[in-house]
Amino acid sequence: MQRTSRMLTPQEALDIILAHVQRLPSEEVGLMDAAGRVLAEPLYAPEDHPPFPAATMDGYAVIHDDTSPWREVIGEQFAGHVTDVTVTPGTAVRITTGAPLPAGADAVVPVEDVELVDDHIVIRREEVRPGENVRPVGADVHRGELIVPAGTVLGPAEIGLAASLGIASVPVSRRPRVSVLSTGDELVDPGQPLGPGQIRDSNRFMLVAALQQAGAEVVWAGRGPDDVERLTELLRERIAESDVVISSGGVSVGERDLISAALRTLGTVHIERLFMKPGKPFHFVTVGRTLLFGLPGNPVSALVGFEIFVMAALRAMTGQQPVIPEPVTVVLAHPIEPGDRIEYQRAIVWCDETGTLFARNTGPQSSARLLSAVGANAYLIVPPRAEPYRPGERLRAILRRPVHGQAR
Ligand SMILES: Nc1nc2c(c(=O)[nH]1)N[C@H]1C(S)=C(S)[C@@H](COP(=O)(O)OP(=O)(O)OC[C@H]3O[C@@H](n4cnc5c(N)ncnc54)[C@H](O)[C@@H]3O)O[C@H]1N2
Ligand code: MOO
Repeated sequence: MQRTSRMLTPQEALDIILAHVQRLPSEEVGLMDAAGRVLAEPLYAPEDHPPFPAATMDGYAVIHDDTSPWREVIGEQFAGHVTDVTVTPGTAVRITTGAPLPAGADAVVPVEDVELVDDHIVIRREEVRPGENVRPVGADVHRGELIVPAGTVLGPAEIGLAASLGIASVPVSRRPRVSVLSTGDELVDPGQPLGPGQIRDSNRFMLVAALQQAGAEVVWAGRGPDDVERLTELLRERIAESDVVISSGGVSVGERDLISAALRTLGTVHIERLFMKPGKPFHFVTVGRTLLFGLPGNPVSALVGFEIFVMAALRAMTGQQPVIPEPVTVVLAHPIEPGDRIEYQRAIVWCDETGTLFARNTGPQSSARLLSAVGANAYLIVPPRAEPYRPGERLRAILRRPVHGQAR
């Protein structure tokens, strides 16, 4: 069947998809299970940190303007142990890093600046400043301060900070439940012999890996049956159990493209084709709150469709910020021949010593060549135009991975 619907730009498609996303409910998880989860509500500090004035050096707690020529050492204060000694003029208390400053003292002189003679110390410098080598109460974090905004993906720093303030569990968005299926009679799994005309089902493993990395709960729904009624039935089952259903293959214009037919009977079709390469055939359908993405069968087209559109939906669903990563400006390192659609070329972006970002593509950009995505840290956005892009021209790129100081 020939489609007449206009091809949407990637930005138009993102706007439509995001307009149909609903936020997932939140749940409370312990800090040991919080890594990679998206914080559902802002975290505020329930207490001051440090909770007591603490020494930042190993040394002696003293009174800064004490004029005594030497101080008697009247006790020891270690981290975790509090003594009830009070520092008075002419005295000092031995103290370790992190230990609470004893009453009466207002500074810590490091051991390096002190001479210990029997049971007293002589400070080997002119002046001790008030508050020297002491972190006052709340110096790092004030009670009530915003410490982690909602929408943050929790990592080691956020989790460690929460623990330091006595927070034992955090509210996070529920993981998206996502079902994945592949379609195509030609597909066999790796590990099985290839018959004539058969190819391996790479999309299954690629999409499951992408979803695991995105923090989703993934269900492999199997290979779609080659009968439209049974395929519709399988999709209906998965829709009931899932926030998102993703298929690959069968969305182009052939008679065997059953997914299009099944999706049309199941829900509202919002997108069928994109003004984009790879990924021209791309279906976005909703059934109630569930989002369905019919990705193309070509492996690179499926990967790009996933990373640009499905990831945006998953981020919006969990409240992650930013929903759409801001592209960076890059300088082309070689000529590029534009296509007839907005092209997302797999590329390597690197940074020179002045901080300028450069880009080169990863070689042949066929939608079947997954090797073009291996090692690519960016999608280089190449708009169509009559003449080739020249080296030194500027384009925009979406980063998928960190940028290094040289092309790798
Ligand atoms: N007459 C036209 N033909 C095609 C058009 C078009 O506009 N007019 N669009 C082309 C574009 S662009 C793409 S992209 C593909 C996508 O087509 P489908 O989504 O229908 O995908 P299939 O035909 O099922 O498969 C395409 C290709 O990918 C291989 N494949 C499928 N599933 C998997 C999998 N799970 N793992 C690995 N490889 C897979 C399949 O064997 C085919 O080689 O359509 C163009 N055609
Ligand atoms: O758009 Mo297709 O995804 O070129 O190969």
